[in-house]
Amino acid sequence: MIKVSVVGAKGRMGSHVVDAVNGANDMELALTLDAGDDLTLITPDNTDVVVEFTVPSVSLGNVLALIAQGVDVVVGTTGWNDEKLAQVRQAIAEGPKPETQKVFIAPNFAISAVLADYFAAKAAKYFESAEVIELHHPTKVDAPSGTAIHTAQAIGAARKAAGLGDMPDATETDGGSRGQVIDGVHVHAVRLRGLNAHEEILLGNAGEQLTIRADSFDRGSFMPGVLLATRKLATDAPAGLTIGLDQFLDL
Ligand SMILES: NC(=O)C1=CN([C@@H]2O[C@H](COP(=O)(O)OP(=O)(O)OC[C@H]3O[C@@H](n4cnc5c(N)ncnc54)[C@H](O)[C@@H]3O)[C@@H](O)[C@H]2O)C=CC1
Ligand SMILES: O=C(O)C1=N[C@H](C(=O)O)C[C@H](O)C1
Repeated sequence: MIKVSVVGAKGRMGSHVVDAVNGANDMELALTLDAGDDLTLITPDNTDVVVEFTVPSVSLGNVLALIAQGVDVVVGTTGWNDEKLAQVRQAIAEGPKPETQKVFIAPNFAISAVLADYFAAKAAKYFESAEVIELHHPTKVDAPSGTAIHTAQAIGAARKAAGLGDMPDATETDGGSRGQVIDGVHVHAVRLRGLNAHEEILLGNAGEQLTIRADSFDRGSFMPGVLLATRKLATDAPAGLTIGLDQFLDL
C-alpha cells in the first residue's frame, strides 16, 4: 500500500485528493495537513508520497520543508518560475536523499489539458499567430493560470525552434486588453461564476484558424492524473525534479 499524506487537505483540490486516495485500493491516507499544521509531522516512516495543493505564496516553502523531511512530493499548486524551480533542485541536491529524492510538479493533471498543451506545441510552428485564453472560477487567486503559462512557454519554444519571428500585431495603444505576453505569446484570463477550469488555444493563418480547447467541468477530472503521478513517484519515476504529466505519458 502507498501511504499518502495530503498538504492543503481542506482546500478545493486537497479535499478531492483525500477522497481519491481513500477510494484507491493501492493507497492508504496517512496525514492530512492544512494551514498552520506542522509539516515535520510527515516522515518517511508514515508517508511514501505527499500530495501538495495549497496556494502559490506558500508552496515553495512547503516543498522545501518536505524535501528536508526526506519525503517524495507531488505538487499541484501553481505559481512556479525558474528561480523557484532552481531552489527545489538545490534543496534536493543538498537534502537527506540527494540520489533518490523525487519531486513532481504539474500545472495541470487533467488529460484534456495535457493533450491540449501537446497538440498546441505540435501545431505552433505552422501558424503565424497564436494566443491563449484561460477561463476559471472567480475564487482562483492567481492569473494567468499555471496551465496557460505552461502552454504559452511551449508555443514560444516551438516557434523559436522553428525560426519563427514575432507574431503580427499592429497594436499601438494597449490599455491592458491585449493580455500578458509570455515568451511572445499573448495570454488572456477570464474569471466567471459558473466556470471551473478551461483553456482555449487559438492558432491563426490567413483564411484559417485552429482552435484547441480543454475543459475541466469538475475537479474530479484532475484525480486520475494525481493518482497516476503518486503511483509513479512510489515506483519508477526518476529521482530529482520532474515537471509536467506528459513526462509520465507515452505521448
Ligand atoms: N495542477 C492541477 O491540475 C491543478 C492545480 N490547481 C492549483 O492548486 C492550488 C490550490 O487550488 P485550490 O485547491 O482551488 O485552492 P484552495 O484555496 O481551495 O485550497 C488551498 C488550501 O491550502 C491551504 N493552505 C494555505 N496555506 C497553507 C500552508 N502554508 N500550508 C498548508 N496548507 C495551506 C488552505 O487553507 C486551503 O485549504 C492553486 O495553486 C491552483 O492553481 C488547482 C486545480 C488543478
Ligand atoms: O485554480 C484552479 O482551479 C486551477 N489551477 C491550475 C492552473 O492554474 O493552471 C490548473 C487548472 O486550470 C485549475
